[in-house]
Amino acid sequence: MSIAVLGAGAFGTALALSLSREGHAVRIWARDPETVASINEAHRAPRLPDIALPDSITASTDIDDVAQAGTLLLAVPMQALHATLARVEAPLTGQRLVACCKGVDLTELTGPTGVIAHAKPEAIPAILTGPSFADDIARDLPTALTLACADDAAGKALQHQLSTGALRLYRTTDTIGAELGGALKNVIAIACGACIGEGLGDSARAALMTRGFAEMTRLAAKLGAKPETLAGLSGLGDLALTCTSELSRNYRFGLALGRGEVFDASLTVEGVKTAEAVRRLAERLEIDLPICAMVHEVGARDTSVAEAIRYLLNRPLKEE
Ligand SMILES: NC(=O)C1=CN([C@@H]2O[C@H](COP(=O)(O)OP(=O)(O)OC[C@H]3O[C@@H](n4cnc5c(N)ncnc54)[C@H](O)[C@@H]3O)[C@@H](O)[C@H]2O)C=CC1
Ligand SMILES: O=C(CO)COP(=O)(O)O
Repeated sequence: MSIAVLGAGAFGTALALSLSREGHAVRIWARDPETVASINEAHRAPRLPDIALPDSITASTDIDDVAQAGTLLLAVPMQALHATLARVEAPLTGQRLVACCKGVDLTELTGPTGVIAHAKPEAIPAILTGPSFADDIARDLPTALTLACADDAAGKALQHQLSTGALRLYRTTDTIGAELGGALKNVIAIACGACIGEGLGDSARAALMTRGFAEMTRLAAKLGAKPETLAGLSGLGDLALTCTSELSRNYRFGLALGRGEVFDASLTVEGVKTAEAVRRLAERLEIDLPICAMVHEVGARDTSVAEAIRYLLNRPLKEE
């Protein structure tokens, strides 16, 4: 079954590169002709400029043409997923749509598989998520990710199709758990970056990671996820990576908040809008997610990092 990627950013290109090493010819859809020309003529993607692409990776601005592939990797930012799927006019009956984005949609208040199911009910939704920097995948470094698909037969087929010599996929049918882990870890990573940027130390970061993980599990359980999914690669695994590495844009965005520095607005920082969506979701479900709420306020510049920490420290004492 053929593979195509919608979105020519760092992650989509890195996945295309990884799959091309296994002999797949991969087509990429990009919305702008400059990116398409760069991939087809210079064999470089603008978001991964240091890495040469093989001839087997080609690009097009014609989304209906690219979207004919049996497996479509959706690697646009989360808030662009719905609009991207809406651009595809042809029905995608039985095609496997694998979300590669991390977040919660601000309009629908669902993760990517919910957006896919809503926009293209005739397709099979899945998600590929977990600890991996695009640059590591592009350099063929060892990586393990979660492939979640409610249809286990389709999930097994995807697991085999998308695993490579360096990229090992574990499978689950718990799409809600997998997508919420990936979405929420970005919010907690912003909190951790802000904590380190403000000079509050590694002990405070460990507290935020642990209590943040409790918030991730609380929300996911409320929405029907399995706790063990949150403890896997897509939750705890990605939380550990993103909260401790300066390669993470979410973590670096938090660092900039803590240091009072300006952050490059052209970079994709999924945790900001996801914090807002998660806050609305928490209000609707009547659950308490104080770290996520503070990240929303600090990200919207409504509260300073120092005020947010004071608020978190002064909440009523409780059982762990
Ligand atoms: N970069 C990484 O290391 C990883 C990224 N991801 C996820 O992959 C998703 C994409 O991230 P990156 O590839 O890193 O982003 P990026 O910033 O490198 O690229 C985003 C791409 O999407 C395109 N785009 C932006 N808005 C669009 C819109 N409205 N319609 C259509 N296309 C649009 C941009 O032109 C660009 O080609 C995010 O959800 C991210 O969390 C997941 C794992 C690793
Ligand atoms: O999701 C990622 C690592 O798993 C990439 O993190 P950032 O989006 O914060 O760069």
